[in-house]
Amino acid sequence: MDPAPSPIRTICCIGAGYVGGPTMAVIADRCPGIQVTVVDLNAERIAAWNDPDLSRLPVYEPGLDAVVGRARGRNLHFTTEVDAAIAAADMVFLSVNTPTKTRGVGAGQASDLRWIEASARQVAASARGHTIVVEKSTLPVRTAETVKAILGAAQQNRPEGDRRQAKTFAVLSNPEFLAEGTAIGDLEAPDRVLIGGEDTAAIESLAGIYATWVPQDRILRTNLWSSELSKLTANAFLAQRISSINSIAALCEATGADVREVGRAIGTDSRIGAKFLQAGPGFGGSCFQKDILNLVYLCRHYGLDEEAGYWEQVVTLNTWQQDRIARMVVQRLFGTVTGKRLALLGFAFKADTNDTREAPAIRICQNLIEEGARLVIVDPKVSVSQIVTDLGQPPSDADGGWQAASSPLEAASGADAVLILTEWRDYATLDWGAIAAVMRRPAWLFDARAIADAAAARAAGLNVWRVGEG
Ligand SMILES: NC(=O)C1=CN([C@@H]2O[C@H](COP(=O)(O)OP(=O)(O)OC[C@H]3O[C@@H](n4cnc5c(N)ncnc54)[C@H](O)[C@@H]3O)[C@@H](O)[C@H]2O)C=CC1
Ligand SMILES: O=C(O)[C@H]1O[C@H](OP(=O)(O)OP(=O)(O)OC[C@H]2O[C@@H](n3ccc(=O)[nH]c3=O)[C@H](O)[C@@H]2O)[C@H](O)[C@@H](O)[C@@H]1O
Repeated sequence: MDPAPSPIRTICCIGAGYVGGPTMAVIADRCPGIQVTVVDLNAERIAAWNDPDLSRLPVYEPGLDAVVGRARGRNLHFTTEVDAAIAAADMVFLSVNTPTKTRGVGAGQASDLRWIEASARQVAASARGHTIVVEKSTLPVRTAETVKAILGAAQQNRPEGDRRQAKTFAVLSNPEFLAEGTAIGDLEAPDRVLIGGEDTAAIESLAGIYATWVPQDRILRTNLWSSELSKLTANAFLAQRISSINSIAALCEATGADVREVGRAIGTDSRIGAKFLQAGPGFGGSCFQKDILNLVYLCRHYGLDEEAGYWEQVVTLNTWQQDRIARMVVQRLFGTVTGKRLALLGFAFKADTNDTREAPAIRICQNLIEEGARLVIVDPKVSVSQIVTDLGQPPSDADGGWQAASSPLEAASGADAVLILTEWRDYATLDWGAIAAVMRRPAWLFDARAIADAAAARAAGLNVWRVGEG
C-alpha cells in the first residue's frame, strides 16, 4: 500500500519571475491553508512584489494584482531569505531561469542549468526533514537525474531508533504551460496540469494542491522523463504552427491568397484547430526559441540528426520572417530608408505584456537601424530603458538611431511609414485620417499583425501591406 500523501502546509518557490510569481500567487489564493513563500536573489524584484502599490508588481499580467492583493500578507510572502524559506518548506518549487547557454559545450542551443544546479544545492543544504522538490522550470529531459544526484548527496538516512528527523527528498516534474498576458486565466483554468514522478505519495501531495481548483480529469500523472520532454514538445509544436502559418503567409502574398482565409479554412478541421494560426512577425518570448534549440541539441546529443534538422528549421524560418519584413519595408520605400523616419507601433513580444524577451521588434529594429533609418518607437507597456537595453544603444535622432514617442500620432509625424509589430488592441481603432495627415507622402502602413483597419488606412491615402495578404 503506498504511503498516504503527506499534507502540504508550507511551500517555498525559488524564483520570483514571470512563472514563480503568478503561479505561487494563484496557489496561495486558492489554498488559504498553505503558507506560500516566494524567494529570489534579486532584492529589487522582491521589493517590487512587496510594493503596496499593486500597479507596480514586477510582472504585468491582467488580473495578477487582484490575486496578489487577496493573498499577500495572509499566506503569500515574498522575501530574499532563501535558506530560511527552504528550511520551513514541505515542498520547494524550482522556478529559476534556464536560458540558452552562451558559452562552452552546447552554446547557442543547450539550456544553461547553472541556476537550477545552484538552487538544488541550496535546497540540499537548507531543507529539513522530508522535502518534495518540484521542477517548475522548463528543463532538458533527464535533468531530474542531476537534481536527484545533488539532493541525494545531502540525504541522511538516520539509523533505526535515531529520532532526529532524517533529511529526505522526492523529486517531481511539474512544468508550467501558462502564456504571458493570459497567465492568471491559464493558471486558474488550465487545459491540464502535468505531474511527472516516481514517488506516488509525492505525486498525490502535489495533485492534491491543484485539485483544490482544477478538475481531476485535467491533472495528468506520468513519469519524470515524459513530463520533462512533454514541456519541450508542447512549445515545439506551438512554435511550429506559427512558423508554418508564417511560411504560408509569404506564399499568400506572392499568389494573391489571404492567410486569414486560409487559416479559417484549415482551422475548421477539428484535427488542426483554429488556435495559433495568426500570421505575424514571427514568435518572440523567452521560451519558444530557447526550448526548440534545446530540443535540437538533445536530438543531436542522441545522434538524431534528421530530427534535429527538422526542429531547427522552425527557428530558421522564424528568423527569416523577421528579416523578410525588414527587407520588404526597405524595398517598398524605394530601396533605402537612410534618414527616413519610421514609426514603430509595439515593441513587446505580444500584447498584454511588458516582456520584450526575443521580441521580433528587436531584430526588425536592428535591421532597419543598420539600414540607417530613424525609428520612433511606441509601446504602452515597455519602458524606454528596456528598449535601450534591447537595442544596445541610447535614443538618438541621427540616421541609424531611434527615439521613443508617447503616441502613434506623435511617432507618425513626418514619417514615411508606420510599422505595427505588436497586436495592442488600440491599434485596431487608430484614426488613419489624422495619422496620414502628418506623414510624408507617399506614405506606407506595414501591418505585421493584420490588426489595423486597412480599408480606413487606404481611404486616408496610405499604401498598405498586411502580413499574408496578396
Ligand atoms: N516566462 C514564461 O512565460 C514561462 C517560463 N517558463 C519556464 O519557467 C522558468 C522561469 O522562467 P521565468 O519566470 O520567465 O524566468 P525569470 O528570469 O523571469 O525568473 C527567474 C528568477 O529566478 C531567480 N533565481 C535564479 N536563481 C536563483 C536562486 N539560486 N535563488 C533564488 N532565485 C533565483 C532570478 O533572480 C529570477 O528572478 C524557465 O525555465 C522558463 O523556461 C515556463 C512557462 C512559461
Ligand atoms: O514556456 C513558455 O514560456 C510558454 O511559451 C508560450 O507562451 P508565451 O511565449 O508567453 O506566449 P504565446 O501566446 O505562446 O506567444 C508566443 C509568440 O508567438 C506569437 N504568436 C502566437 C500565436 C499565433 O497564432 N501567432 C503568433 O505569432 C506571439 O505573438 C508571441 O510572439 C506558450 O504558449 C506557453 O504555453 C508556454 O508555457
